[in-house]
Amino acid sequence: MNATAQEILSVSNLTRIFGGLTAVRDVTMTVQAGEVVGLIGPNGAGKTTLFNMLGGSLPPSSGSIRFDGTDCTGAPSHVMGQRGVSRTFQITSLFPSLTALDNVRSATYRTTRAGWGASILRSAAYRLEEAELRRKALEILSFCDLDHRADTLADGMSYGEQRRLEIAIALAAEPRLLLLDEPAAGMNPEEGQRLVEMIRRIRARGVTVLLVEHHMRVVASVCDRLVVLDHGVKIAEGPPAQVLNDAEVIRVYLGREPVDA
Ligand SMILES: Nc1ncnc2c1ncn2[C@@H]1O[C@H](COP(=O)(O)OP(=O)(O)OP(=O)(O)O)[C@@H](O)[C@H]1O
Repeated sequence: MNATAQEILSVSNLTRIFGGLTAVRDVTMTVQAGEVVGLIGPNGAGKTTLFNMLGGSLPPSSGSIRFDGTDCTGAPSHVMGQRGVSRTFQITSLFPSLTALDNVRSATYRTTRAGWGASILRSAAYRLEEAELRRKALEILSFCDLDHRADTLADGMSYGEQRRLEIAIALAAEPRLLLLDEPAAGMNPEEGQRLVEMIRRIRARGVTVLLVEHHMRVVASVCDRLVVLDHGVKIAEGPPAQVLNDAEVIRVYLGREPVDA
């Protein structure tokens, strides 16, 4: 098997400087197609900054990002989205007064073919496509265990459901790489377990996943591999069992916060 052919994301010497602070320093890492990779590290380690660069919302100061063999360094988020990278955010980005179904449908529009003209005329092609988008949005809601909430307003849903809805919206863009920013934040253990099962199903669907997460139970049970940042520098990388027992990793976590949450 050719390892390079399997590489979906390749980050080389990525650096981001804010004024006098180097938030991400010379990070080199790869993600193979089909993997679930966890990006961990104490508060302020540079995880979100790295994610922002990967998702296209923050240009790197130096270094490069290749996605699926194409150089994407500095490409804006809509271009990353078109290339197949979708992300969720730490802070919820839902439309609170739209139903779960309409939240997902708003994201599926990016994949439509009928143009504006067809939508204004409400042509047969447009109506067919509308029906297809609705079917697809319902399928994604069902995939995320939210089909029973299709007609519920987003702000009437529980916190765990809202987080799953955000993932549903990201999936609606049909990504090949999904970036999840602290998907388990604020979840209780039952919701966390549900999330783990959902991430496994996302991988089985053929989507590669990179997640930033503080909940070590979630990270250890769902990730194939972990990358650890501290002060913007990659300090460890490998399977969860190995990384979570690494003396340096334990030291940076124990120095600032508990490893498990
Ligand atoms: N826009 C910005 N301007 C200046 N400094 C920033 C900016 N964004 C992040 N930083 C700084 O960069 C460093 C890394 O922050 P970042 O948010 O990437 O860390 P993190 O690992 O995601 O932390 P957390 O786990 O708390 O979310 C921090 O010192 C932070 O204060």
